Amino acid sequence: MNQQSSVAFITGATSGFGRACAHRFAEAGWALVLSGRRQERLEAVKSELESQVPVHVAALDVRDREAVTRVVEELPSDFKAVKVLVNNAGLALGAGPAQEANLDDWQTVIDTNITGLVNVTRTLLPTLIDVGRGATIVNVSSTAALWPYPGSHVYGASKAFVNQFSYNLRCDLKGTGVRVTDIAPGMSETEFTLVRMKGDQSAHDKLYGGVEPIQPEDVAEQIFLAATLPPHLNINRLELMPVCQSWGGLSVDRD
Ligand SMILES: NC(=O)C1=CN([C@@H]2O[C@H](COP(=O)(O)OP(=O)(O)OC[C@H]3O[C@@H](n4cnc5c(N)ncnc54)[C@H](OP(=O)(O)O)[C@@H]3O)[C@@H](O)[C@H]2O)C=CC1
Ligand SMILES: O=CCS(=O)(=O)O
Repeated sequence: MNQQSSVAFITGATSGFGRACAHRFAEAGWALVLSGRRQERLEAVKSELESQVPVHVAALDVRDREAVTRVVEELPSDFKAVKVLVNNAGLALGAGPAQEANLDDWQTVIDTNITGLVNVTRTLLPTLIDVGRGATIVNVSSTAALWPYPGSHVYGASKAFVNQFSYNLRCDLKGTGVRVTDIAPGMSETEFTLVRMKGDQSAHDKLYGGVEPIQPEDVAEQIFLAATLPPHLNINRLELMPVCQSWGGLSVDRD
C-alpha cells in the first residue's frame, strides 16, 4: 500500500499518555487519528496540533465493536494508511481487595482494557499489514501485568492479557513486517488515579506527592522510539519505572 505512510492512530488521546503521544508524533510531522470518548477534549487536542500536522478526531468508545469498525471504515482518505497504532485507552477502577470489588467495575475494566484493545487491533490489522514493513502496534500494558500487588486483581490481569496478546500477535505477524511492542510503565502521573478512585483528588495527590513519577511525555517518548526504530528491529517489551519505584518483597500472613 503506502510505504511512505506516516499516520498514527492513537486511542485514549484525550488525556495522559495518549495526549502526550499525539504531541510527540505531531512534533515529528505525523498525521494523527485521535480517539477517545470525550469529544470536547478531542477538539482541544486537535486545536493544539492542527497547525502543525493533519489531525482527524473520532469520538469513540473502544468497547463498541461496531463503532470501531465505523470509525476505521470512515477514515478520510489521507488518514486511511495507518502505520502506527497506539493501543493506549484503558483504566483501572477501585484499589481495594478483590472481595470488596464492584463486579460492574471489573466488567468495565475487562471490556475496556481487553475487549476494546482487541476490537481496535483486529479492525486495523489489515491496514497495518498492507502498510507492511515499519508498521507498528504499541500496546500499553503496565508493570501491573508483571508484578502483583494488593488491589490490582482484574486491572493487573487485564494488562497481563495485553502483554501476552502482544507476544502472540508477533508470532502471527511474522513475515508481514508489522512489529508489536508491549510497553509496561509503572507509576505515572496522569488522570489514571483520579479515574481509578472515582474523582478523589486527595488519592491522586497522596499517590504522587513527594515522589518523582513518570510523566506522560516520558512514556510518549518511548512509544515514539519503538514506532520509529529502523524497520528490521522490534522492541518486544519495554518495562519502565521511575527511579523512586521498586519492589516491596513477598508478604506473609503470620499467626
Ligand atoms: N498512569 C499510570 O500509572 C499507568 C497507566 N497505564 C495505562 O496507560 C493507559 C493510559 O492511561 P493514562 O494516560 O495513565 O490515564 P488517563 O486516565 O489520563 O487516560 C486514559 C485514556 O483512556 C481513554 N479511555 C478510557 N476508557 C475508554 C473507552 N472505553 N474508550 C475509549 N477511550 C477510553 C480516556 O479517554 P476518554 O475518557 O475521553 O474516553 C483517556 O484518554 C491506560 O491503558 C492505563 O491502564 C499503564 C501503566 C501505568
Ligand atoms: O498501570 C498502572 C500502574 S499501577 O497503578 O498499577 O502501579
